[in-house]
Amino acid sequence: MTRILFDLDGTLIDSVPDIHAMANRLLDQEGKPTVSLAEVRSFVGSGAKVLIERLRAARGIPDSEQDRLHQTFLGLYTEAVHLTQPYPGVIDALSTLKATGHRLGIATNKPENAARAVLDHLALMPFFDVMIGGDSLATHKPDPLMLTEGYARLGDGPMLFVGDSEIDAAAARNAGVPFLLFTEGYRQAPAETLGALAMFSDYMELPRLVM
Ligand SMILES: O=C(O)COP(=O)(O)O
Ligand SMILES: [Mg+2]
Repeated sequence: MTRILFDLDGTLIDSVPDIHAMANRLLDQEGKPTVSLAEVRSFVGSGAKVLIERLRAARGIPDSEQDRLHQTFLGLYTEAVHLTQPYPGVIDALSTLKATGHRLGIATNKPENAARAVLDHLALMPFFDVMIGGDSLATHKPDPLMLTEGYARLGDGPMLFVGDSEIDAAAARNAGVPFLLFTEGYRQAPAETLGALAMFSDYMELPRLVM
């Protein structure tokens, strides 16, 4: 049976509408103009700290405000669940994989609390035996530690990493793990450049790619 780790934002769930709402709530509190959904989508992938750095750069907020805004955002992040949906077919695909005996986990750069909050809200948590967030370990993706630790916690067997972005592709490469690319997430580079073993745009295709 295969050990499958999944990225979260842009892979299993379309979470940018909630992240966008929280980013704009933060900018509003700071008296700054809001940002577009597309801008926020391009800021997601490397965790909350980098998201805030990119948000500050977009709105000319100085470095000295980083820690305060990052902490405020972490407080808002666990509420970022109401507009988020799994991508079509995710629940069926996870059910099929789990029923087949594969072991599933999450390796997301999202802070662990925020990831748990959204997975609980969507009733997705029971599918996963492992949850590693961007702040759970000493490093996060593209460093391979989240993946090597995640697979160790899932036991034995072949490994697969499923993600949507350049960061995920790099983490898989750094960990020496085959990578499946979901093409409908927040990637910015052309899909063909990411070195994926296979790519898919519809979750109906995923179980077949694993078996
Ligand atoms: O929170 C982020 O920036 C990205 O999260 P992800 O690793 O689940 O895509
Ligand atoms: Mg992602």
